[in-house]
Amino acid sequence: MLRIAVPNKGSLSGPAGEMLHEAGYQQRKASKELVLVDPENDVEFFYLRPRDIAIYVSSGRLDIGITGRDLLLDSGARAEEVLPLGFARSTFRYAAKPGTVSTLDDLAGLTVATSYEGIVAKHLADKGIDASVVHLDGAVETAIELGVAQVIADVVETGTSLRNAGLEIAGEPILESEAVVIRRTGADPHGPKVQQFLRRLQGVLVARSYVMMDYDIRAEHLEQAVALTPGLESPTISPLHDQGWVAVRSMVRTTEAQRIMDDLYDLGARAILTTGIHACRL
Ligand SMILES: Nc1ncnc2c1ncn2[C@@H]1O[C@H](COP(=O)(O)OP(=O)(O)OP(=O)(O)O)[C@@H](O)[C@H]1O
Ligand SMILES: O=P(O)(O)OC[C@H]1O[C@H](OP(=O)(O)OP(=O)(O)O)[C@H](O)[C@@H]1O
Ligand SMILES: [Mg+2]
Repeated sequence: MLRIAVPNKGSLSGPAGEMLHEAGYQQRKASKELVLVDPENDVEFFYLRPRDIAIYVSSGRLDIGITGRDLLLDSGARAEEVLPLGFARSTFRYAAKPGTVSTLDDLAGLTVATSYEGIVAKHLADKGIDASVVHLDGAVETAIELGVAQVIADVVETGTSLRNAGLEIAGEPILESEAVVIRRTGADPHGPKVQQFLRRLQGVLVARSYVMMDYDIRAEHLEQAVALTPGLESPTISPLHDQGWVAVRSMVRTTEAQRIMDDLYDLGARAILTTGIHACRL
C-alpha cells in the first residue's frame, strides 16, 4: 500500500485535499482525522504538520508527501521534489522598515527574524553576509515593531501582511515556492504505484489548465486554423457531410481559449465550442 503524507493544516491543507479528491482518492471527512486508508486505491494517507512532512518522507517510512518547496528546503531533509502542483504559490523575501535595508549587504550586523531558519542561514552564508538569525514560530512581521529584529524573512504572497505591518520588501526574492510532491532522495523513481499516483495528479493539473475546443472550418483554411490550435500532439480532423468543411478537435490552454476563439472566428470558423476536461491521462 502506498503511504502518502498530506498537510493537516495551513495554506497547503485545503488545496492538497481537493487535488487528491479530484484525482479519485478518498479524503478525510473531519479535520481531526490523522490517518485514512483508501483500500480501493491501495493507498494510506497520513495527515501531518506541513513542516514535518519532508522529515517523514526522508526517513523512508512514507513513500511520498505533499509539502511546500520552501518547507522542503528549510528542513534540510534528504528528500527531493518530483512534481510541482501549482497551488500555495509564494515568494520568500527579506523585509524591513522603509529606508533601512536597500541591498543584501545592508543586512550585515543586523538580526533577521524568521520561521525558516534553515533557508535564511544558508542564504546568508552563501552570500557571505554576517547577520544573526532569530527563530520565531509565526507572525514574524511584528518582530521589528517589538525590537526583536531589524529585518524579517518570510513568505510573501499578496504583500498585505507586510503593508499592514508598515514594512517593505528588501532585495530580490530568496526563492519562489509552491506546493510540490516529494520523495526520499535516491528512492526508486520507477515504482509502479508511485508512477500511477503521479500520473493521476498530472491528470488533474492538465484538466485544470486545458479545455477541449471543437469547431468547424472550411477545408481551405484548415492549416491556418490548426496553427492556432496545434493541441498537445496533433488535432483530430473529421470530415463533415458538406465536403467543403471539416470539424477540428484540439486541447487548448484555458487562459488562451477566448483569444483563440476570436482568432478562429475571424478565420471563418463556426460552431466553436469549448468544454471542460474532468480528468485525463496524457
Ligand atoms: N499567504 C500564503 N499564500 C500562499 N502560500 C502560503 C501563504 N502562507 C503560507 N504559504 C505556504 O504554505 C506553506 C506553509 O504552510 P504552514 O501550514 O506551515 O503555514 P501557513 O499556511 O502559514 O499556516 P499556519 O501559519 O496557520 O500554520 C509554505 O509552503 C508557504 O509558502
Ligand atoms: O503576503 P500575504 O498575502 O499577506 O501572505 C503572507 C503571509 O501569510 C502567512 O502568514 P499566516 O497568516 O499563515 O501567519 P503566520 O505568520 O503565523 O504563519 C505568511 O507567514 C505571511 O505572514
Ligand atoms: Mg503561516
